[in-house]
Amino acid sequence: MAHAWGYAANNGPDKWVSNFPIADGPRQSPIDILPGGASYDSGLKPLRLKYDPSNCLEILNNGHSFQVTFADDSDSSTLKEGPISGVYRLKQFHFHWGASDDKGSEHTVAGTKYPAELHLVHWNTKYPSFGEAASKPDGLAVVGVFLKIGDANPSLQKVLDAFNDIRAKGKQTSFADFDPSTLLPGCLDYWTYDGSLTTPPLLESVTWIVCKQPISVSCQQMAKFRSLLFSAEGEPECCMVDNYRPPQPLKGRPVRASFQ
Ligand SMILES: NS(=O)(=O)c1ccc2c(c1)[C@H]1CCC[C@H]1[C@@H](c1ccc(O)cc1Cl)N2
Ligand SMILES: [Zn+2]
Repeated sequence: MAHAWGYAANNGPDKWVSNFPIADGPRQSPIDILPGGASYDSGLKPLRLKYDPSNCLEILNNGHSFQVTFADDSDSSTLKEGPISGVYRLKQFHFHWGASDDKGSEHTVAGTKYPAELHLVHWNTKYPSFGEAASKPDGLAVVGVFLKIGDANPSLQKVLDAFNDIRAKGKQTSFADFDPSTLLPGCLDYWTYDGSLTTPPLLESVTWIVCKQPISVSCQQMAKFRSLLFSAEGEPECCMVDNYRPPQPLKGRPVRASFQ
């Protein structure tokens, strides 16, 4: 593919396999979660999330989404227990969303699409760095949280208020003292399965942990997501919307539930 990957007709999810053959691999993400097909596992522990707001560094428009990046040189912002063993450090969080409220999430639940999905990306500290971990089958753990249209979300608004400085691809600005646990739902029941990054390089290194309970987002807040651009300054403006990969074949993988 002469041009970089994206979400347009000429470089979107259906075209990724030409440069990233793993797109047709055995453990690709996202998936359509069928609650009736998930098996309750009483051995699954509650998620143990500890985040330090002082680790929050900056917010960046990377041309595919926007991400909030965290200092990951210590164990002060971590994910433990749940379906994983060991200590995983928070690296960044980002979102995927649609051009309208009827689509946007990557995972779906019995075919239901949410308007957006939050991904909190953690890497296994048994490896020396995120980059090393990203290529290992147990290297990453991503917590996914659905966004559902409802009341305005005050915690999310703090993130959206930074958007004026990162409207175009490549723009970044400092973003300090943000506690990502304020973006988590009250109930941390989850589904878990072995999967991959949902964007190129589509590495099959992710333990997915998808929360059953969504968080709220208002229509006006969704409109703010859609004010970002895929394009860089000086390029023809292209709104950042529909930056989601559709569900991929389960290929026999078990999906476990932490709840009955
Ligand atoms: N949707 S997702 O949660 O499955 C997800 C999670 C983490 C990452 C990705 C997608 C992609 C997004 C752009 C880069 C790539 C990856 C990465 C970043 C920097 C690197 O040096 C290497 C890699 Cl692999 N980070
Ligand atoms: Zn993601």
